[in-house]
Amino acid sequence: MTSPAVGVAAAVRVQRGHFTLDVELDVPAGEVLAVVGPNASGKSTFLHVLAGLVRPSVGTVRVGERVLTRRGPRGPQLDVMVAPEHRGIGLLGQDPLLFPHLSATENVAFGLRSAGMRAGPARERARDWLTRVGLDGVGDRRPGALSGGQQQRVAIARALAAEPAVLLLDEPLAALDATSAPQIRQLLAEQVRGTGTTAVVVSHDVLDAVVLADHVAVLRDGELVERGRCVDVFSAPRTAFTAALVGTNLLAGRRDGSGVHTSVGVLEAADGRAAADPPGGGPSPGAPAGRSAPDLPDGGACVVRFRPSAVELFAARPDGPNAFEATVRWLEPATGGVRVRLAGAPELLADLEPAQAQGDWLRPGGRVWARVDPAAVHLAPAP
Ligand SMILES: Nc1ncnc2c1ncn2[C@@H]1O[C@H](COP(=O)(O)OP(=O)(O)OP(=O)(O)O)[C@@H](O)[C@H]1O
Repeated sequence: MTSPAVGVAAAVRVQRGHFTLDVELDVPAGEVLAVVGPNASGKSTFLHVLAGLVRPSVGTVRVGERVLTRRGPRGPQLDVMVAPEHRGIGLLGQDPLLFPHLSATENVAFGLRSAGMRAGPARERARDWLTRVGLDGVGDRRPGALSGGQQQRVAIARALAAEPAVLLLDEPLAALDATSAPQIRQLLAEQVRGTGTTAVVVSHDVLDAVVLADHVAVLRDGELVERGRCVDVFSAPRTAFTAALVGTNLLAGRRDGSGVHTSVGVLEAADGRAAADPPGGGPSPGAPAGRSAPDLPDGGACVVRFRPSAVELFAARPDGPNAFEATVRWLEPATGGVRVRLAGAPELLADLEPAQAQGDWLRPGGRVWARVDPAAVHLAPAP
């Protein structure tokens, strides 16, 4: 990109019928934020507020120093609502939305022409961009003669050729098949990073966040429930949604002197190693079972996290702490073994080696005993 990257700062409240979105988020210049969350949590609404397609009830959207949206509360400053086409914001969704009667090159050049570039330079830049996205030689083809993945490459070229200050990606890979999606994800990551474009990506796929984003924000019912660098949030999730996204177990708990009370019983967290996690990291070595954590008081709500590989399953009650009875929902393949889903709210996961999963004691609908190694039980304050 030719101009220096700028950051995005948004603090908005949006009322849509009974739904309220209330978030404050920023994205540093040149970095990528992934917004994830369950259905109807407000992800698209947030993106549309940034794009200028939805007007907040109150709040501000800034890109760099420029105010794009400003609404109440009533004060001396006038409301601002810059039209979507004048925001310098690009939008790439799951549908490439190409003009069917224009060639790939003309589709990419169209946006540049609309922004005032002369025909010759616009076509030249369009050709360069088609090369960058791996479409050398197909510039003369119309969208109907391109595969879905190729069409999305054209859409990426069109979005980035315009050098947007901010790029919004709304489920950009959702419509692609299993072969194209990883290639396009990689291409997007390379091009967004290569151009230093500030971006916000909404996705249901954790891989999109991991590959594309530096930061992740988790929305639930219109509120921000987790926020941080991807590496921190995904390694120590604090909400059921994020835990399910990354495939780890998470239970709500309440801690007292006897242990942590959860839906599967009272769980023990071993000395030291199961101490409350410091913000953004693993357990604090050497700290006594969470007691040193100032934000995890006795009687306080907490979340209990353990990896599926820390759960053992038995046909009969095993010795030792942290054993509980559960019903097998189903078995599925997992890397190097078998993943067992245990019924419950939330569902728990156990990863077994193939030899441990032999025998008819382990079948869907059957009752089994589970045991979690206390050393693998991590506690964190409830979000
Ligand atoms: N135009 C609208 N008018 C009224 N309510 C709306 C409108 N658009 C969305 N909503 C409501 O706002 C809430 C948030 O919707 P939004 O599409 O932002 O969620 P989302 O997290 O993007 O969901 P999904 O993952 O299903 O796409 C929902 O309850 C939805 O019904």
